[in-house]
Amino acid sequence: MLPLPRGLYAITPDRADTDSLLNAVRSALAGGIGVLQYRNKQADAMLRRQQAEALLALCRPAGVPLVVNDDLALALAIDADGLHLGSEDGDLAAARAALGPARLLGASCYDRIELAASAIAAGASYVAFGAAYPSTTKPHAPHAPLALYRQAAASLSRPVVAIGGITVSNCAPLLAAGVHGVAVCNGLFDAPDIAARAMAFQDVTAGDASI
Ligand SMILES: Cc1ncc(COP(=O)(O)OP(=O)(O)O)c(N)n1
Ligand SMILES: Cc1nc(C(=O)O)sc1CCOP(=O)(O)O
Ligand SMILES: [Mg+2]
Repeated sequence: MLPLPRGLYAITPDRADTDSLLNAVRSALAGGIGVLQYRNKQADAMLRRQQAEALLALCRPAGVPLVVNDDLALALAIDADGLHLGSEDGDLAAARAALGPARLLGASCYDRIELAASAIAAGASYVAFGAAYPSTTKPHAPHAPLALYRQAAASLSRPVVAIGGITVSNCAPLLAAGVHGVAVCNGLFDAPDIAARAMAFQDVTAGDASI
């Protein structure tokens, strides 16, 4: 199974302008990211296919795995490196069967550690908990307290990812709690200098021995 790279797990913002999206991701790749997730909750299927293919063409030569959010068929159609599913996005075991044993399969567990064991048993290669902090991208996400990350990192057999409202200045406690990576959207892509912001995240995550 493809191991989840350490460091910054970047999540794309919803952008209808594909050139703008690609330029932002080029900058993030230049600064250094461990994983890219293509997430677009507003685009239609055609635009999502176009954007996902274009992002894969950037990520693959850079050696950065591309994870598709929500859409198993799209992940398979473009030969993405992985898929991320939330509780409403389809069956994890069926997704693992379709993806094969190697690709990344992420599962959202929100603020509920009891979801993680069944997700891992179904084939998840990592589990994500959130929101760690208030998120402008997902304002209604439940809050996942620091103690949950500590418990998850100490007890689960797969990498734990934190998500939600994460910035360079607030991610250290999550890393110290033992998370494998931090998933970030606006904290990265809202930066005036995305490459510099990615480098700053990598410096913080690289500086933490626990990941
Ligand atoms: C790494 C990571 N963690 C959590 C999520 C959230 O997934 P989900 O609950 O399905 O919500 P949407 O992102 O689909 O709105 C994620 N996408 N990535
Ligand atoms: C997509 C997503 N899922 C969350 C969860 O808690 O499951 S929080 C979130 C938003 C992440 O974006 P930002 O880094 O801008 O807060
Ligand atoms: Mg989803």
